[in-house]
Amino acid sequence: MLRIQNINSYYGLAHVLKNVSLHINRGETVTLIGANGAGKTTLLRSISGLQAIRGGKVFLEGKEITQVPVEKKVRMGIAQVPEGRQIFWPMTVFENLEMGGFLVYKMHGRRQLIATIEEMFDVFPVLRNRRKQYAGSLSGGEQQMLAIAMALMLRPRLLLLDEPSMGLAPLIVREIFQILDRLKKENDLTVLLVEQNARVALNFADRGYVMETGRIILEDSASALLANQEVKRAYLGRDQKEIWE
Ligand SMILES: Nc1ncnc2c1ncn2[C@@H]1O[C@H](COP(=O)(O)OP(=O)(O)OP(=O)(O)O)[C@@H](O)[C@H]1O
Repeated sequence: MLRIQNINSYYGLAHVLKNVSLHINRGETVTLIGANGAGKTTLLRSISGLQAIRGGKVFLEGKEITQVPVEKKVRMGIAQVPEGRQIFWPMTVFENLEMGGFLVYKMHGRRQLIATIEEMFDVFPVLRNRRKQYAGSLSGGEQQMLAIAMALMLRPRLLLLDEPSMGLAPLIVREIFQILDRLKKENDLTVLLVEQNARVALNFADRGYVMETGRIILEDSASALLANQEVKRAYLGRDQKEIWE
């Protein structure tokens, strides 16, 4: 579904992505793991169009999208849930979902927008209960659910998820991944997941890539990466254990 060939990206003179190549098959969940600063977020942003690519190509279902602008990529079915739950704090849950569904409104009108928001409330019932509450007053887990729901308003085919577990308690992380798992199965969703918590990510994903200082250094099935001694040593610390065991 998605193929990236030798892409490079820079912040000023800093060369942050170095000839990165990867692919994601339709319906697959692929994770990118790696230390802080490895370039994982930059890679997601390069795919969604928020970060400029210099050199290399990106294809979505065989069609080159390397320089396609963000809004068009969104229309093509790519949605990103940004790191740090970038929701609108001074707006209510409902208003945030309206913002997330701006394109739904533009293309299909208000009725469809409301119907889609109701669907999101079915997926995340806690958001229905909090629909009139300001987003800034939600718990961390609820904010993450809202951020995911905003991206899902666009009915993406490819969901780019950046650090959904960040700062959340293990039980909440588990709940969010259970919901994502159900969504994936019900909606034929393809997912590219960036996670610091490699254990969570590899338990959720089918395949994974390991990034180090802007390069992909390893690629394998999630189960093989979980069993890989190097990966265990570098990324599967004891502190990540309790969520899944
Ligand atoms: N806006 C920016 N301007 C300059 N340098 C940046 C910017 N954003 C990220 N970088 C640098 O680019 C490199 C890759 O950052 P990136 O955020 O992609 O890594 P990451 O693997 O996602 O790490 P993290 O888990 O900390 O987000 C790092 O060295 C980072 O300091």
